[in-house]
Amino acid sequence: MKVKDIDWTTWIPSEKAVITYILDGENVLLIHKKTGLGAGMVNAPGGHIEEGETAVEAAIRETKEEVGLDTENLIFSGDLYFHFLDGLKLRGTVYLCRDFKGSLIETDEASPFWCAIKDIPWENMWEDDRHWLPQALKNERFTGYFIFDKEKMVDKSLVFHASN
Ligand SMILES: CNc1ncnc2c1ncn2[C@@H]1O[C@H](COP(=O)(O)OP(=O)(O)OP(=O)(O)O)[C@@H](O)[C@H]1O
Repeated sequence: MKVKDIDWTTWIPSEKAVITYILDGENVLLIHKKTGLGAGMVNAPGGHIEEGETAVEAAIRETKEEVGLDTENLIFSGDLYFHFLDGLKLRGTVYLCRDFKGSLIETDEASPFWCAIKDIPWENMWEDDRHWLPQALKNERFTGYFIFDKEKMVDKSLVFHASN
């Protein structure tokens, strides 16, 4: 199956998630994810949007729960649409944040670490990340559509949008 085989205008996500990349100079906060989808991989703080919550509220809550930091002034970065062949339809909203307080903690869900942007461990991350995260960290906005067969990306389509 290819991205173009899906009518994305009528595609409705079965799950909605958020993911936040916290930046401090040339470093980005990543996590070793311990539970849920992508356990064992490197990702960033994030998770499901709960009933009655906005995406930004979910992003702030998940970052606090997973790594103990308080985030403010989240910047919308892009939308990810993941169609898994087993039926999961996941929409991810990506944020950047340069405004945070508190101390990093390890939790049951995540082990956080600061990583130089130039040293991001792509081989331990979801396969789509290398196709949009470098641009996202340079403030390019994007929309990405992906087909996954379990953890294997089988097709992708990405659009980058001019930002200011
Ligand atoms: C398929 N390729 C993928 N590439 C890049 N990132 C991916 C991803 N698939 C999921 N993600 C992100 O990982 C976070 C947790 O996903 P999610 O399903 O919500 O799992 P998690 O178990 O953490 O949720 P809860 O904390 O239980 O709410 C979430 O931000 C989501 O956008």
